[in-house]
Amino acid sequence: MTLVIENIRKTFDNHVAVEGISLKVQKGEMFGMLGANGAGKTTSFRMILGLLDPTEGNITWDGDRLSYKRTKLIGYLPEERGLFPKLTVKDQLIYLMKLKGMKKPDIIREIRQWLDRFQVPEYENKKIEELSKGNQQKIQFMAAVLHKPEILILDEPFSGLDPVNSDMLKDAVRDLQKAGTTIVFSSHQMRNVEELCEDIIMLKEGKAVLQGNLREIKRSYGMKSISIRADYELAFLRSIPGVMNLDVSKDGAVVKVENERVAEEIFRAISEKGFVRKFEVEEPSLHDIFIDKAGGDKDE
Ligand SMILES: Nc1ncnc2c1ncn2[C@@H]1O[C@H](COP(=O)(O)OP(=O)(O)OP(=O)(O)O)[C@@H](O)[C@H]1O
Repeated sequence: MTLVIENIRKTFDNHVAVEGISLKVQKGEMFGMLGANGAGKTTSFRMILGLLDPTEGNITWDGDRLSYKRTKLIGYLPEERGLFPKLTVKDQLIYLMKLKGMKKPDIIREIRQWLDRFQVPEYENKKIEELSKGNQQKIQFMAAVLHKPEILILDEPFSGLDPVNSDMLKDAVRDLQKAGTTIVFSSHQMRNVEELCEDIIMLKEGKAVLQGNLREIKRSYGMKSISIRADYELAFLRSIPGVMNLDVSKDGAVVKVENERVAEEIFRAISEKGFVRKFEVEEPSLHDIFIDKAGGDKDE
């Protein structure tokens, strides 16, 4: 089974929010959607969910059109969390899961299992408004997964979570993936994407600026990051053409360069100056790639 998105486009009046995005996500895959604010992630998610009709293009799951009628298939953690503050956790989840076609005893069993897993069994009868934001997010996550959807769409699932809760959620997401759930998530936190995803798409102003296997993207990306330690001043590196960024600290310097040739030139330049204690060329982090590709106003 595959989620297939073919050349989708969405315009609001004259504004193009999503322009010609195509991607395939295989069953059991965890797929990352990245992009700056306003890049078109949420709009794409809404189209996958059938909450918005694409202006052009198709979205299918296992060959069939995805529409709002098939939402039992889909679990969704929206970016703008939407729980009723006055309801108890249990009543809120019973209400939402009944809409997904679940029976009450099954819902209660699942609620208890997930609350145990998230180490908050005492929340069952607490009102949503009594919970901290991070804990409300756990409940919102439960609302996305309790009915065991085949496709799970998570819009910024880790935002606002402390490291412990973030790890807990990551483990839960990984376990759902192992059990065969197809997961698409967006995040501004590049570390999380690097940890969880094999394939990504990076959007800028509605268009894909980078797409594919994350490891291959990093390997083939021209830009490199070099850590240098030497016994002399390294600020002169800044004037070498192809040096994008130089960060000098007491431990040495980290230089971002456009490509490996510039790295070689730097190596020659500092070798001539004297003894080099450390010279290590690394692939760029996803953070560096994001800033380079999707961050600024640079023309593609
Ligand atoms: N209902 C709407 N009517 C008009 N414009 C919209 C609507 N929804 C989204 N847009 C516009 O479409 C573009 C993409 O927005 P979208 O919410 O998809 O971005 P995003 O990548 O999810 O951003 P963020 O990271 O800030 O959540 C933006 O320019 C936004 O203003």
